[in-house]
This record gives sequence, C-alpha cells and structure tokens, in this order.
Amino acid sequence: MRRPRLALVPGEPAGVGPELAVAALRRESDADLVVFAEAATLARAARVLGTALTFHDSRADRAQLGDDGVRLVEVPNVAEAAFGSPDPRNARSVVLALRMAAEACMAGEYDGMVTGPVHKATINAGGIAYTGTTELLAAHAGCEVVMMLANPLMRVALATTHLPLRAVADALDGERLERTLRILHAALRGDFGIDDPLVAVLGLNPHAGEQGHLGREEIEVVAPVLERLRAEGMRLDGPLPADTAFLPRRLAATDAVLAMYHDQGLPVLKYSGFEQAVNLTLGLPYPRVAVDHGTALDLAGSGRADPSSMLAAVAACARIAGVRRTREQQR
Ligand SMILES: NC(=O)c1ccc[n+]([C@@H]2O[C@H](COP(=O)([O-])OP(=O)(O)OC[C@H]3O[C@@H](n4cnc5c(N)ncnc54)[C@H](O)[C@@H]3O)[C@@H](O)[C@H]2O)c1
Ligand SMILES: N[C@H](C(=O)O)[C@H](O)COP(=O)(O)O
Repeated sequence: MRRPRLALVPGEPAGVGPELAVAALRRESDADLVVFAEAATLARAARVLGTALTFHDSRADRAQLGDDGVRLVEVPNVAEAAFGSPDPRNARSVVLALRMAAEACMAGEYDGMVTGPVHKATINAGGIAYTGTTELLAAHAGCEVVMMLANPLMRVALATTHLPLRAVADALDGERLERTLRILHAALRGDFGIDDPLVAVLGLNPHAGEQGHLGREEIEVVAPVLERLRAEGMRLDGPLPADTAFLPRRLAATDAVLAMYHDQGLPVLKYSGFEQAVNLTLGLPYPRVAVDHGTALDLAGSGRADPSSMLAAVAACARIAGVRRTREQQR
C-alpha cells in the first residue's frame, strides 16, 4: 500500500514551527510529506539545526530526493520576521498556507494535514479574525468538528474551544453537545478502532453542579443529552465532577474525556504528557493533526525546541490516513 501523502504546514515563521518541520522532514516516518511554506523560512530553520535543504516540486519522485530533499508548495511571506518576533504582515501568508493545504486535502491530493503552531494574536493583529485552526478548517470544510488532544495516557475532547470563559456557559447547548458526542464517538470507532468506546463527560460547575445547588447546566443541558444517547447504546459516564474524573484508576477505564471548556481538560493532558501529545480535529473529511504546543517564541531560533509532538503528529496523521484508506478500500 502506498505511503500516506501528508501536507505539512509549519505555522508561524517566527516561532519554532519551521524548526520542528525541518526535524520532521529529516526523520524517517511512515508518510510522504509536502511542506506548505516559504523556502527561505525553512532554509533559515535548517541552518539553526545545522543542516541544509534542497527544494523540489510537490510532485517530485521520492527517488529524486536526496536526504536533504524537500517537496514544497511555496507560500511566500511578506516580511522576514526575527526569531521570536512574529510580524503581523505575515498573517495573510500564515493563514493562506493553511487554506491551501486544506483545499488540497479536500480535493483528495493529500491524505491528511499536519500543522505546527500559529500565533493567534498576531494573525488578529494582521487584520484576520481568527480564533484557531480548528475553527478555520471547520469553516473551510463547512462541517462541525471536535477538538481532541491525545497523549499515551488520555484523550481529552472539548465541548467548547476558543472562547472567553465568560461565554462558556451560554455556549453550552444540548443539540450542539449531542452532535459533539456523535462526532467523538464516530472518531473513536473509525479512526481509533475502539468498537464500543466509553466516554466520560464532565460537568461544567464545581462538583458537577452539586445536584443543582452550584449551577444547573448539568441537569438542564448535559444529563438529558447523555440519556438520549445512552438510549441509543452509547456508553457515557457523567456528568462527572471534573476534579476527580482524571484520577488514574478512572481514566484507565475510559477511552476519552469530554471536557466542557478548554482549560478544564487541556492542563491535565498537557501536564501528564506535553511532549507526546497531539491535537486532532475530528469530523473533517480528512485527518488533521497538530502539535499540542504553541509557538514557543522564547525558544525560536535556538534549536532547543523539542520536536516530539511534531513527530507524534506526523505519526498519528499517517496512521489515521492509513486506517481511513483501508476502510474505503473495503467498502
Ligand atoms: N497548535 C497551535 O497552533 C497552538 C497551540 C497552543 C498555543 N498556540 C499559540 O501559541 C502562542 C504561544 O502560546 P503559549 O506561550 O501559551 O504556549 P507555548 O506552548 O508556545 O509555550 C508554553 C511553554 O512551553 C514551552 N514549549 C512549547 N513548545 C515547546 C517545545 N516544542 N519544546 C520545548 N518547550 C516548548 C515554551 O518554551 C513555553 O515555556 C499563542 O499565540 C497561542 O495561541 C498555538
Ligand atoms: N487549543 C489548542 C491547544 O491549546 O493546544 C491550540 O490552541 C491549538 O488549536 P488550533 O489547532 O485550533 O489552533
């Protein structure tokens, strides 16, 4: 079977993304990578790592590539931003690279997309309203998605993603939550091969609302959805108090945790395994896997950024792309 062909988008040029992309390109992996970025930015990152790259057309044959060969779709930047100092003038090219890769994935030219970190504030400062790549790809594909981060110890999906904490309670909606659980369930089955997954669903409030004395979202929004889906046969635990849902013995029996908001779930996951964690966008027509960390501006240009999450993202995307291709061939 042919190796999965993946679009690799390094992200913010002034961050660690280009260095991590070079690290991924120089490692043996189960995928053929095509980078959507600027050649000069990648060449600069390669120099930081004490290596050099030669650039080829995105369709170049593997045999044409030496150890230093890179297939590239060139996306030029406006400014050469110093390491650690993102330039808002590059916002357009950072987003364009993501859009071009998404377009190519939608057209079936690639089997999946791997992304490095972008700097959300800089993109907004550049005049592009942007909350996250998850949301951008969902809008581009015209579908609902679920953000899920995973490391070897746990999978944590989010009912709401990038929004102010003040807006979270209002954003929780039964119909949306039901769709989130369906997307998560389908991905655990299809992409992860878990036939009958058990999902632990957290409450929103302390102690999962303490029977309505500390908030009513558990009673009015979460529990009715869980009842409906349990009636269909889904295995769902909850709404659970978030403070004890991550105890190791509970996690051991759980295939994924659904947190109600970003910082309810992600600090636990990142604390328990920052290096090996990846960020997946579930529900897209193609697999998209990202690093679990940000632009690490303090490390950009130092060559000290740890490439583990990027390597894990490439491996996860290649694996899921392979699973999906096998499934399609069996249809
Ligand atoms: N996948 C993404 O695109 C993504 C993910 C998270 C944050 N971000 C964005 O990144 C920007 C900076 O965010 P932040 O400072 O909160 O988080 P960050 O992850 O960039 O940095 C947090 C800490 O982790 C360290 N770190 C991060 N990646 C590392 C690596 N590969 N190796 C070693 N150490 C590493 C940094 O040096 C820093 O000390 C923000 O604009 C944020 O929105 C993007
Ligand atoms: N929420 C993610 C995290 O904290 O790791 C991160 O911001 C990236 O999300 P996008 O892939 O949607 O940009």
